Amino acid sequence: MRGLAASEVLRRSLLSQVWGAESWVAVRCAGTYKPCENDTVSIVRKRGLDVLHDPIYNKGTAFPYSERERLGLRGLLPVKSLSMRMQVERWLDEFKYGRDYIDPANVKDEGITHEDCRRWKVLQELQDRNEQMFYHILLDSFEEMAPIIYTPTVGWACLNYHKLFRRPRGMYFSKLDRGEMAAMTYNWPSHEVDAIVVTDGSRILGLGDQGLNGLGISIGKLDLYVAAAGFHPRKVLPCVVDVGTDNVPLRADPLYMGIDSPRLKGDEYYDIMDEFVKAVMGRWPNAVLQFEDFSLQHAHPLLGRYRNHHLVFNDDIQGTAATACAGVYGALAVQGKLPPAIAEQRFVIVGAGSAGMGVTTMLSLCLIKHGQREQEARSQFWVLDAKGLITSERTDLTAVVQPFARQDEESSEGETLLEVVKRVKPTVLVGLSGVGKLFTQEVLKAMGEAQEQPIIMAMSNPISRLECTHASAQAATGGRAIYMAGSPQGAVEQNGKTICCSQANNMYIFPGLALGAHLAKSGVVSDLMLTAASEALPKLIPEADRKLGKVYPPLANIRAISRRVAADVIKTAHSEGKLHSKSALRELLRGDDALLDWVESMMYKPQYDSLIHLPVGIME
Ligand SMILES: NC(=O)C1=CN([C@@H]2O[C@H](COP(=O)(O)OP(=O)(O)OC[C@H]3O[C@@H](n4cnc5c(N)ncnc54)[C@H](O)[C@@H]3O)[C@@H](O)[C@H]2O)C=CC1
Ligand SMILES: CC(=O)C(=O)O
Ligand SMILES: [Mg+2]
Repeated sequence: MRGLAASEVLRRSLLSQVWGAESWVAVRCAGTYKPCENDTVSIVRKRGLDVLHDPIYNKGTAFPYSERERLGLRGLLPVKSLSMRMQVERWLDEFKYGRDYIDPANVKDEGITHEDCRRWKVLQELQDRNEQMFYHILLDSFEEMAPIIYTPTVGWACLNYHKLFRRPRGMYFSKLDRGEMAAMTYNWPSHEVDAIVVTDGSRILGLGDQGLNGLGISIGKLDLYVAAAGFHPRKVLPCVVDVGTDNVPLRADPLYMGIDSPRLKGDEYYDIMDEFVKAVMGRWPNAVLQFEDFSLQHAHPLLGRYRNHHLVFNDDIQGTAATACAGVYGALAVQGKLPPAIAEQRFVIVGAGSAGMGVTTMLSLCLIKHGQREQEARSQFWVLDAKGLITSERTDLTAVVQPFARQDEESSEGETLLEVVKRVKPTVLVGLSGVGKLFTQEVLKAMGEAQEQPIIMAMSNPISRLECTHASAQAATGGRAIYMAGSPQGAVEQNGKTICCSQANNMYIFPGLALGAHLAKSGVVSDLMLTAASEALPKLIPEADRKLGKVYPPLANIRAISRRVAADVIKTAHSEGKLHSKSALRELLRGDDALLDWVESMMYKPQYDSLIHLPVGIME
């Protein structure tokens, strides 16, 4: 490449990525060549993903429906069929302008830079080309890579999925597939799927309704399943169920590839979700199914619908709850306190949604476990939503929120966060509102005045939605806060001292939890399994890290963390009579080390195996 300008190198690399696709021909002959569709026939002896991965035959999103049916492509592409003209325009946008669709005014806030986007594209290209190498790099440099494939950069990837789209990944189900979903699962080439992450795109991180674009979060989560917990990349399946979107500007974008209609509601919505769950669990009965980023309206009802008889969990409700409890125990340890001290804490929870109420409910169970009575435990929580403090004056509370509505005389309906913090003097402040900068300097100062070491958990994602940054929390509290954030934040220098922080993200829990439940063949994911996952984390924090104020174990050890979580989940399954794997039982009976070794041995390791060609007709 010597002698070529950087822009020319980029152009050539982009051209090579679409080499063979018809859009390449159109670009090369711009102005003279009019791609003429459907007047010639090509014989193709491939089907499904093999067609999509063959640059001679691949048309990306341009396959018409009839062809999708003929070639077994249904479910392997977003529902909307784009013209080649649209594809070319999308591609030229990057070719000519190198666009990454970052709003320059927002770059600093969002914490995502042009460099992050470039890195995301480089990693994406590698994942499409060589998964062993992709996961090898991810695992080797987990702390560096996770913010690119996961939050915060994955938020940007979802916002722009329709513009960044190059190659499909995972399965796309839609309301147009009613009655066909079970058959469609057979278009997926793998008979073995161990983990599925599904979203309907209705609440992607704190970024709201992103429709079909939400598939990006299923992909990011499963990248972590593989890197963090050793699921095999061939046996994970990202899914989106496209039931429309209420994001009107997104629908109006000609490049948007999802269904152009408002979201389905009511029975029609649940019928489609039922069909989806039945289809994927029917085809892959050993898979664990994770619900991701469903809006408040559907998150709890869906979990309740399936959790007692399917191997499912909701990451935002349950994974986040286990993560937050572990964070509180970790913070108490930093304060030099033992776990029972949790029973003395006062919690202000900002955000009464899926995540906020999941956290509130599980924390209250921790208090009960450490000696509080149910009513007493509940009285140690003050929960706020967009309308302020929630009290029993409200008449529209769901069964999940109702037990935590304040009934005491001191509390008044709709009190602001600042008023509540000043009055209650909480020891722990948790943000799961999806609203950035909600913890103002005044709120943080009040926390610092009330507590020697206030525990501040700004757990919303991505970075623009953090309730406060690490720097602002330390500035307002004179560097005394024990701070955690949903998306990564750096250390802060104050008065010549380096103050560390931790990332309170459910990635500490969901990979190991899913692995444990899958290996145990437990059939369901129980509350006790979540408790076990949560309690596993604080024990893994090295003493030196604790002294630095860290409340979670180092992310660089993510495989060891997931292994411990998985082993403890398996043990809990055993104690609950839900351990249905004979191998897991055998190892468990041999002791903890044997169980840990066995879990490790079941984890995929990214490496180059010797490949053997097996001619068709010869059995494995
Ligand atoms: N760190 C982590 O591991 C996780 C973080 N999250 C983040 O938590 C946030 C919320 O997620 P969900 O609970 O699923 O959303 P949700 O939509 O179910 O709930 C949001 C809640 O915040 C409340 N809210 C909105 N504006 C508010 C305001 N100004 N003041 C107080 N409350 C306000 C709403 O009334 C609602 O109760 C998102 O940003 C998400 O990315 C979610 C799951 C895991
Ligand atoms: C981390 C996560 O699951 C969320 O922000 O929704
Ligand atoms: Mg989520």
